[in-house]
Amino acid sequence: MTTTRPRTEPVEPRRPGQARQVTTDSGRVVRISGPVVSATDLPHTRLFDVVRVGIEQLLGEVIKLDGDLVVMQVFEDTTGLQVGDPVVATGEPLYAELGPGLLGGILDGTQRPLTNLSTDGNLYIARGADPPRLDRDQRWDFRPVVEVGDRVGPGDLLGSVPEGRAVEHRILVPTGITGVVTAVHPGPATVVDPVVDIDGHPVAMMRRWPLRLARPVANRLPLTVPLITGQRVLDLLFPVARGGSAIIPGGFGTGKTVLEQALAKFSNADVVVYVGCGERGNELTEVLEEFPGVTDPRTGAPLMERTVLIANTSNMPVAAREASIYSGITIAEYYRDQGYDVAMMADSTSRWGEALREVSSRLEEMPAEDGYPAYLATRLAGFYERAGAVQCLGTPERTGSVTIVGAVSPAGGDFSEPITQNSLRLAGCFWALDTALSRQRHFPAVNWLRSFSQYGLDAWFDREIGPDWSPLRRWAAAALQDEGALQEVVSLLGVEALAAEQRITLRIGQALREDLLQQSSFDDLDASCPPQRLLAMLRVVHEAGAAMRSALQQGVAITDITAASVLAELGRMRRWPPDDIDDSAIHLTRRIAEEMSSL
Ligand SMILES: Nc1ncnc2c1ncn2[C@@H]1O[C@H](COP(=O)(O)OP(=O)(O)OP(=O)(O)O)[C@@H](O)[C@H]1O
Repeated sequence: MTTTRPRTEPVEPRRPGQARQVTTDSGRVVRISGPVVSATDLPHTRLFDVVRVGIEQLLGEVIKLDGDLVVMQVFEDTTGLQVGDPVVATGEPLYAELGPGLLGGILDGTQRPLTNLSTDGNLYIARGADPPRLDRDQRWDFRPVVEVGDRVGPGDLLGSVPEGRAVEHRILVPTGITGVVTAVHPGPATVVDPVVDIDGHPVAMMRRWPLRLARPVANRLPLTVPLITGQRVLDLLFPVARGGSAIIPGGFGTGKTVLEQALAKFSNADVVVYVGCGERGNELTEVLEEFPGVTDPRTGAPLMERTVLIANTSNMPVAAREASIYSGITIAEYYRDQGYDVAMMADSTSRWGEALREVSSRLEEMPAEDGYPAYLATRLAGFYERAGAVQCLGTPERTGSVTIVGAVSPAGGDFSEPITQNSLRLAGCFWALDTALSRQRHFPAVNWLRSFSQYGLDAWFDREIGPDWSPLRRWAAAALQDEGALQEVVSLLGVEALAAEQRITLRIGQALREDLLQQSSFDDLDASCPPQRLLAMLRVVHEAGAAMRSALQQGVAITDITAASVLAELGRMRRWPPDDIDDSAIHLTRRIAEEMSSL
């Protein structure tokens, strides 16, 4: 066994174009304004260096250099901090520790493991605590795929360890290392033990990566495959691509959190990173209590085995909230690089924006729209641009993706505010939640007339699910649009003002809304709907429309057609037994046709 310190971190430059050079500095606090603290006597400190502030060594990060003054945001509560207290700069930016053991983790915004769940529903971590981000004691069974003499470069697969039942954790050559394998150490190892030597240098499983830097890839790929969400309204009308991004704007209580959680549970991602950002402690406690008991519908293993939870509740310091989405996206990219499809949920990006606003105002920066800093749009872009489908670096060839779904909570449901507007420009899907729909208990309250998807995924659905997917999708979208227009007439003049043909359109619209788009997240059988089932349901509604029109042509009275009792059966499509979808659909279609022709 070698005694050389294992190479646990990438040897990539500290910042692009600069050689790594770590200099620690010690200074003194001169000003404290909430989470923003200024210090002097830190001559070697650079922007985004990590600092430890005060006697309790609170974790912080340099965000501004102003002459001799070094301004930092502190990720922990600064109560009790005094002018004159010591500040130590570490000379390094904020890093994520990446390696086996991330999945199943419950972390704070700076990736510190959170284990204390208090009785009042809040999460705590001791101030100044600086535990290792990855467990240093747990041993993982390293299974190498390289042999001595192999030549390897960045991103090449060295071996893997089983991480839970759902994911094989692939250990890759760190960025910046190219050489020949000179030793291989199979078997149990901690994340810092050497598992392979490259040119005589030990390489461990753990990597460190600066949070604010996107991880490198070989190529970005076009977005052609959907992330199946299991939510009918989304998969049918506004599908998101794997590697794409979506935002869920919605007023208070419109169902953002329930939808984000449904996506975390049921979307067909390999790995889920869920960032609870600035939400109420009890909402996150629900997640923390519920997720460990949920079974992953794809693997049968506990959902947590493919999930990382990052929690920054509203009672936690705002600066850590700002860091939390970078911790989340860095972990997401790390699994993407292994060849996995990762979904990252951020709930809510508005709270993240508010953290930016608070820090900016304490820096006394010139406020832009609604008090947000002028760099809000750039920061949001920097986040959403880290979504993508990619060809990963290294061999064997593999692809991976990170899909981002960000909830937005505009005050008063006003979508014209800056976070919604800036996010709208960046995201490929806009899933607008509607207060009126949520009041009517129509869930998910996605407004089908205001929402959109920019991803062209029809070809995939037609090929993989059924060739009639895209024609039926267009038919449903048009029918909903037509029904919306007719509803306006009805609200002014009453239903009798409509022609019989239009009243059929109204009835079809109702079936689409109530029997197809509505889906309760709390109904075990219906919480998630595979696309095959969705297509079967859609075909039945389409056929029901055709049967109604043909009855009308036969001279049946419109009131008899729309009141036909068999139409109530459409509401029971969501109860079809999962292994009997096709037969149930054929049976119901036949019954509707028979009843309509017997009228
Ligand atoms: N898909 C759904 N199925 C069934 N009920 C739902 C669904 N979505 C939302 N609800 C109902 O709406 C309530 C509010 O949802 P949720 O907490 O997700 O709203 P929110 O938009 O996140 O609220 P806030 O603005 O407080 O963050 C839920 O408690 C639930 O009763």
